[in-house]
Amino acid sequence: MIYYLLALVVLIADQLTKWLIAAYMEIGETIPVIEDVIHITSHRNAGAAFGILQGQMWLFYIVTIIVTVGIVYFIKKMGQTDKWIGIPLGILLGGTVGNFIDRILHGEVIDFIDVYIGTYSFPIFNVADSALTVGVILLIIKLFIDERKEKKEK
Ligand SMILES: CCC[C@@H]1OC(=O)[C@@H](C)C[C@H](C)CCCCC(=O)CCC[C@@H](CC)/C=C/C=C(\COC)CC[C@@H](O)[C@@H](O)C[C@H](O)CNC1=O
Repeated sequence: MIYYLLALVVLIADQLTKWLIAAYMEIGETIPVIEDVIHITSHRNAGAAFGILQGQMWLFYIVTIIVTVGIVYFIKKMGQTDKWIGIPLGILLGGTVGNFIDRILHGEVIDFIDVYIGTYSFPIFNVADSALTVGVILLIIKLFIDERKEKKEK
C-alpha cells in the first residue's frame, strides 16, 4: 500500500541522516548552514520533545507501540477511502518508527537540526520529529476541513 511506502521513504531519510551525523560528527559539534539561523549540531536526547522524561525508555516503548498500532489501524480503516488521511498517517508512521529504532538501538534519539528563531534556540530535532510534526499538522487541517464541510451540509 502506498502509505507504507511513504512511511518507508520517511524512515530511510531519517535513519540515513542520523547515520551520517553519528558517523561523521562528534557529539556537540556544530556546522552552521545559515549562520545563527540553521546549524547542523550533533545531539542526543534520551527523552521526548523538549527533553522531557529523560531515560523513560519503557514509557516511550509502550507509547510508541500504542501510537504505531493506532496509525496502522486507521490506515486500514480510513486510508482506503481517504488519501488525505492515509498520507499524514504514513508520514507519522515513518517518524514514529524512526525514533523507535533509535531508542531500541541506542536508548536515545539522534538529533541534528538546530534552528534559531531570533535569540531563541529551538530544541534540536531530526527528520522523524519533522515528519511527526508535519503529520500532526496535516491531520489537524484535514479534520478541520471535514468539520467545516459537515457544517455546510447541515
Ligand atoms: C515531535 C514529537 C517528539 C517525538 O515523539 C516521538 O518520538 C513519538 C513517536 C513517541 C513519543 C514517546 C511520544 C510523543 C510525545 C508527544 C510529545 O512529545 C509532544 C510533542 C509536541 C510537538 C508537536 C507535534 C512539539 C515539537 C517538538 C520538537 C520537534 O520539532 C520539530 C522538538 C523535538 C526535540 O525535543 C527532540 O530532541 C525530540 C527527540 O528527537 C525525540 N522525539 C520525540 O520524542
